[in-house]
Amino acid sequence: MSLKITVIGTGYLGATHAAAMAELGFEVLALDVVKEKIEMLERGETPMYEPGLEELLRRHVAGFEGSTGRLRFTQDWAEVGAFGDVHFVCVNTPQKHGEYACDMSYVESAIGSLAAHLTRPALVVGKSTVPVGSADGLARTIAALAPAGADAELAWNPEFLREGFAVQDTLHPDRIVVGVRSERAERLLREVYATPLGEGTPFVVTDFPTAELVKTSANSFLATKISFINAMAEMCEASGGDVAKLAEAIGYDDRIGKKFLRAGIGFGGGCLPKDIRAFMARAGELGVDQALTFLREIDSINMRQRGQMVELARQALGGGPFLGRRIAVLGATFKPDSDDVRDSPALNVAGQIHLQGGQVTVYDPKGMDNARRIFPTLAYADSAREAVRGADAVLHLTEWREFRELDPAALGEVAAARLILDGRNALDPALWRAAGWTYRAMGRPTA
Ligand SMILES: NC(=O)C1=CN([C@@H]2O[C@H](COP(=O)(O)OP(=O)(O)OC[C@H]3O[C@@H](n4cnc5c(N)ncnc54)[C@H](O)[C@@H]3O)[C@@H](O)[C@H]2O)C=CC1
Ligand SMILES: O=C(O)[C@H]1O[C@H](OP(=O)(O)OP(=O)(O)OC[C@H]2O[C@@H](n3ccc(=O)[nH]c3=O)[C@H](O)[C@@H]2O)[C@H](O)[C@@H](O)[C@@H]1O
Repeated sequence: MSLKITVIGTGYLGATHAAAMAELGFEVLALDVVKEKIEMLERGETPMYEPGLEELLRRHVAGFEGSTGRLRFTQDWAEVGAFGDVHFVCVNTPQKHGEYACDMSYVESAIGSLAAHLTRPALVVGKSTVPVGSADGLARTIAALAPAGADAELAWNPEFLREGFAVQDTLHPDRIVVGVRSERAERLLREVYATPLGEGTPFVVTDFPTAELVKTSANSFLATKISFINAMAEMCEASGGDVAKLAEAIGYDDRIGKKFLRAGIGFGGGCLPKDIRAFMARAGELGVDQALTFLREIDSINMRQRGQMVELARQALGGGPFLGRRIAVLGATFKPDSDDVRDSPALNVAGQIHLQGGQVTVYDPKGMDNARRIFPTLAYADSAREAVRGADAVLHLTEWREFRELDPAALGEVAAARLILDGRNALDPALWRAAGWTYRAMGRPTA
């Protein structure tokens, strides 16, 4: 008989994981504490924008033509406990307010609620990103609370999906990492991740702390690559070099690789920034803070990029205050193909200029609702063209395809001045310059 799966927390990670598990053929029951999310998902609507997720959902939620009906939703912990053989915990682990450390309260609450309802043999699988050492404590919570006793146990299975590619990354991961304490846990996870998902995919079996560390070290490495190239951008800026050419040239070395070397306003989102900070905080708690002091520099280079974009805009506008200047901002989300504005560098830059008196108008293909919620005082336009109308400068801050495909000549007709600042090094400078625009980007020569 096929395993029955539950997913706790239906955000970016959990909703995708639940739909993907149904796609693999499992019966899936997903729970969230937010009623509106559950109601949306039951209607086949995703609470967030993620390419391909709605289609996947509707293939498996009952009520849609040809759907398998394998994916259901609930808010009832007892139903979850009675249903699942394997429970994936996908709740949020944000940065604590006013601290670097990770806020574990959502994971602790979810695992506490779940454990109390584990009335039959079950494997609880943590997928949230947590500080090393967390799984050990959570295993003790399960042992203390689960009515099933020793038949309920914990495993840790970190997730590496990228927003914007969540469905693809979940169905075709480049590796699966599991931290386990028993052969049974390993066997169950091998069964979950058997073909087609697991075919040819490296399956790394390890202990709890290594599994937890794999996740935070992977994100730290990615953050380091981005801050490295942004430091090189500053060197290029100071010396007249071109960071895009530099990235291409060093990237031909396989040991370095071309990916994650796009200089610009830096990394944001609900993961990289908070994960490197939580990692530093944990190092401190373990008494080895010096091991990760380099991450402080990675973080500070990253945060500096946002301010440098603001200064680039100021200089390009002739220096002095932004007061009375009209600025169009293209992009609000932390990356393209997502509606996620958590710690978005684009909104941060827009907000800084707004707070310095600039008249900022923002347009984003999918992030407008979320942006309005967290930054209600900015002005918003319904299209790139409307945002650019009458602007003294255009800031390209999230590299949506829609922006790469803009016609610079047509846009030039509505702008007050043809000044484009590319905060993502993603537009074609030659194209914009040919249409009469002054093109500026971080770490690239002026002409
Ligand atoms: N978003 C991403 O691309 C990835 C996220 N992660 C990690 O996955 C975890 C979740 O991240 P997201 O999905 O982005 O967060 P999210 O905030 O989008 O989703 C978390 C969900 O958990 C729910 N929740 C909170 N407490 C709960 C509880 N006690 N019981 C049941 N549900 C509860 C929330 O209502 C929310 O819907 C985090 O640890 C994150 O670091 C890992 C890889 C990728
Ligand atoms: O732990 C997580 O949640 C996830 O965090 C990141 O995924 P994600 O946050 O979706 O986005 P990325 O594609 O990593 O981009 C992060 C930020 O870095 C920026 N970035 C990326 C690449 C680059 O070359 N330059 C650059 O500035 C992006 O614009 C974005 O703001 C990791 O890539 C995932 O593997 C991981 O699972």
